[in-house]
Amino acid sequence: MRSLTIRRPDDWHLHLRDGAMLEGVVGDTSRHFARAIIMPNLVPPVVTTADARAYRERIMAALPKGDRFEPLMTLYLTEDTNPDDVEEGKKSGLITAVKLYPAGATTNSHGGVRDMAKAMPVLERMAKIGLPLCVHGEVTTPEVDIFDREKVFIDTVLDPLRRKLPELKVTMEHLTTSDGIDYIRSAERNIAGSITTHHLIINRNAILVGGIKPHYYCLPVAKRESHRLALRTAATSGDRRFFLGTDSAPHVDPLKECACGCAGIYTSINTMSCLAHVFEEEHALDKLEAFASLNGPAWYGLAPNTETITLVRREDAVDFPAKIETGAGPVTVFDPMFPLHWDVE
Ligand SMILES: NC(=O)N[C@@H](CC(=O)O)C(=O)O
Ligand SMILES: [Zn+2]
Ligand SMILES: [Zn+2]
Repeated sequence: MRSLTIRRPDDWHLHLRDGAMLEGVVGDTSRHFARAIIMPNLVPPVVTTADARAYRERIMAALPKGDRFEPLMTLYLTEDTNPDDVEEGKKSGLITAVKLYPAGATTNSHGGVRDMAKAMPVLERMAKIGLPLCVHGEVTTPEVDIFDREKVFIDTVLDPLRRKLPELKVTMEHLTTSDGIDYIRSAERNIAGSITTHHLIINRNAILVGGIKPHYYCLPVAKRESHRLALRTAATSGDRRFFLGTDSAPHVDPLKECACGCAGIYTSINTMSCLAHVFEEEHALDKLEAFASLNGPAWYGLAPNTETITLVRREDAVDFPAKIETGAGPVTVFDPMFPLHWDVE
């Protein structure tokens, strides 16, 4: 296949940051994507509906002129989140989901939830009004090996929560293991999962073999090859419970290339090219539209986009910059370690 036209995609997990970084990156998303779920882990985090409204306005103001893009806002769940505020946010149409960060799990998550019991009143309200919970599914206790965090989260936090509150809709964000895939597949309803571009391409060797590679470090950390293959099978299967959430998470290079580097990989700019490559390799280009443009809206109860984009396969490799320059500093772009031939027309 030399060209492929699909509905305009959406990104169901995106970090746009704020200020100069927001201005530097938002155009890379709005060029290809119609909508994105915007993660709330700013400093300070987006906790209330009022915070989300103000952040949405800053995003709209930073959009390149003429781009049509709809940020779908989320709230950062804390032990003090007010159920009435959450309900009002949903009713007003502003809030699409609430995000659970176990305290300490990832970038800017120190204000996250330590004791799930304290979050129960909000979660019960969300179940009642049909507002999805997006989870960063990792436990962070020191005795759990970092490569086991997702599985232990499923067993000790997620499954007990879903038994207590079966009506709560849960999105497992940035799946990295076959355990996560199997858990979703085995559930009857009310659970789905997003998969990033980079976890379809790299396994943990990318971070550690031949020298330490901070630009392949993200959380949840990439796992062994068998898990990557399970993610590929799920993403390219067409199964409605799996959809794209890039988790594109820009950090300036000095904060990645240092003795204690930040977690996050920047993929907004080349995600569609990378995905077309992966789906072609899996002989599943006909499933790319489901993964990037149809399954996500169906899960969130939204209509798919009516506009389309066309991907074309070029004879020569398409050039992406190794870094983008932002007002906050340079940000290295995800290098898939193979030439990219698919381009968005
Ligand atoms: N994915 C990452 O490695 N980092 C994200 C946080 C997150 O999604 O966990 C970030 O905000 O930098
Ligand atoms: Zn996360
Ligand atoms: Zn993220």
